[in-house]
Amino acid sequence: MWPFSSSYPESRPEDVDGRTFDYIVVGGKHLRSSVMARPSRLSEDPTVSVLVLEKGRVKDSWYNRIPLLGQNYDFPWMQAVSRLSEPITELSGRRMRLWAAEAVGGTTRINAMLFTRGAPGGYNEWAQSFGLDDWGWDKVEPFFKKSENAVGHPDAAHRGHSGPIENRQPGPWLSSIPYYEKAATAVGLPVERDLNDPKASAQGFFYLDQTIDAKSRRVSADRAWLNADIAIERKDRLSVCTGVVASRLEIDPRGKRVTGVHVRHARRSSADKEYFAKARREVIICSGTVCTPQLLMLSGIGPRDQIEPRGIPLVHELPAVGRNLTDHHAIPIMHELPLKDTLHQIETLWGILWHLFLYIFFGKGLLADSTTPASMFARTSAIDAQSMTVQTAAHGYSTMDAAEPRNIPDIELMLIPLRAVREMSPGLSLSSIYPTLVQPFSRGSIELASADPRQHPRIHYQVLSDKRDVAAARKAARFTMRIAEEFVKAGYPHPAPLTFAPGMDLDYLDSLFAERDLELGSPAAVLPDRKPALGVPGIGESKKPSPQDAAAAKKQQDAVAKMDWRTVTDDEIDEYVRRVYVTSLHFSSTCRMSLGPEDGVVDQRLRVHGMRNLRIADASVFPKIPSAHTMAPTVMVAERCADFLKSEWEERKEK
Ligand SMILES: Cc1cc2nc3c(=O)[nH]c(=O)nc-3n(C[C@H](O)[C@H](O)[C@H](O)COP(=O)(O)OP(=O)(O)OC[C@H]3O[C@@H](n4cnc5c(N)ncnc54)[C@H](O)[C@@H]3O)c2cc1C
Repeated sequence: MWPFSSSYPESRPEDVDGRTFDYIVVGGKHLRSSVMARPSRLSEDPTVSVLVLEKGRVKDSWYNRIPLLGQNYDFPWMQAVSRLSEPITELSGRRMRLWAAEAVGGTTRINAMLFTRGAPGGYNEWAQSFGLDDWGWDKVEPFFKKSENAVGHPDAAHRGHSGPIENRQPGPWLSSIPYYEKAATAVGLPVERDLNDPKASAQGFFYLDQTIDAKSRRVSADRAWLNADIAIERKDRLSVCTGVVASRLEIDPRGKRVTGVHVRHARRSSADKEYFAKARREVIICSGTVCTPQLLMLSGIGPRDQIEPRGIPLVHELPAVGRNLTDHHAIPIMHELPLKDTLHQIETLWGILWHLFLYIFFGKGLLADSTTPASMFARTSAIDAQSMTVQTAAHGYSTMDAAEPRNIPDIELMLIPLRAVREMSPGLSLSSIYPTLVQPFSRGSIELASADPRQHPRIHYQVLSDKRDVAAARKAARFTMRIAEEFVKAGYPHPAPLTFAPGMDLDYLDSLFAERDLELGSPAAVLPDRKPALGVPGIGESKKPSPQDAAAAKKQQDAVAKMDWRTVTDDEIDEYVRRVYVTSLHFSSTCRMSLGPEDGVVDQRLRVHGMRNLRIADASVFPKIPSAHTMAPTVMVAERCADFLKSEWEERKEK
């Protein structure tokens, strides 16, 4: 039993060089895991062998498993990487910093563990608007169920109860959360417990499921599908080769067949040798939204103008590789609450000791929870512009039926009881209402920066380049400010002034970023530098104000008065958004699914258009980003891919 379990059988590139495997899986974790974890599936055939190639390592640590601490992705031992985008014109040249994990288990090793499927209408839209009739809600729901064990909803027939991803709702532990619930109700949002219920309202206040087990430990994809027990049990037919980068696919250009994968050490070594593993049946790429199109282009699959200028032979022209980069974008809006109602309490010595005690002895408290216990979802077209309230019917139809594509929520207000952006933390105890555009129209792209597989590709990250996103951001910001007002009106027993919101003193805001590079994109982690107060004493602090503090406080009060949803102007919102807009780290769709090769990369069975034995199973294949956190939809895609593989190869055997 962990931490005393036997060590994980990780292979080195030398161990797999020249060997042949039935399936080679590059990166990711879900597919390879669902392929291997079910003896009743592919590995029913004892002769089936699988090679997993992964840039990162296993390195499963106790720290990583503690739900809240494991979200501190910028700690050096977390195996996280960040990639900077190109400068973004709409954000005055700022760059976005995109985080991901390079580890067995991928980004589920560091994420916030929120397990959300997204409104059924989103998948019905894939079927109806994109013609992907194999991906409507009725087709994808069984795979969501298959993947999970929804401990938090034991009697729900619409949930899965025997899958490997265990999820539950541990908290909420903070006394502020019920006041957000009341605020949501005041603007017309119903309160629901299960966002993953297809019959739940399209718009509402929801407590969120989190991938946490009965012992209050993070359930990452590797723990669910590819843990040490499984890896040891199957080590004769499963090789997990870590610390390697797949540098290119070997393709027989006539047959458009992948015959194997070239790999190198992920960190450049003095002997920079290339190794080669052969694929007998299929290669499945699960390298994520940024690295999957990179690997395709390095292998000569993609747009001609990306490949040939890098000296790479064009093997298969596919213009959509790397296009359609989509993400969820957030506007951090924060109010100041007492320390006891924010996660900042664990930044104090007593706070962390108390919560360690609760966690170790009872499996409870803030450490046993995600940063985001609850969220509100809404559709901006259903929010009345004057009153900022949600209309449950519009133009003669219900806006609450989640199966209807026209009702897909386009904003999510995440409740994150701490600073949403590290720089915006001048010693205050802050709680964020984090309005996020979850159906943006702006699209970016991934391009090759060089032929070196270890170099990050170029990320053209787009925000607000489509006017509909600008309109949605304005409404989302106003609506959030209205929620903050209702929070106070709901009887919250302390002052809760808006501190960071449109209408605020922009000089003050700029001063917080003054010493930083023109980049932003590190949404909150939990235990970083808590800066000394910048003249404005936080509510949770007993510091006696100096004359300078008093002057700053007066200035702040005047600014607070301007932060009113009724009077704030569009220009003020735009200026604020330009400064603080940030990624929610749900990037996707760079190899999206489509009926034909003109506007997409994979077909409905996740096969790369025009290639015979190459599939993709990660967040890059979403034809359109779901209005959900993207882990559960990615898991669903991987489950489907494993199912396609098994059924197709069984059919072939029968013939
Ligand atoms: C900080 C953070 C918090 C998040 N919180 C949530 C949340 O709470 N809920 C949610 O639903 N979603 C969340 N997400 C998003 C979610 O985790 C991702 O959408 C999801 O994990 C994407 O899965 P993927 O398989 O596409 O890619 P990844 O999980 O990124 O996996 C890609 C894997 O491929 C490997 N790889 C890449 N290139 C190569 C190569 N050439 N050779 C070998 N290996 C390679 C990488 O090392 C990595 O392990 C969060 C993301 C971040 C960054």
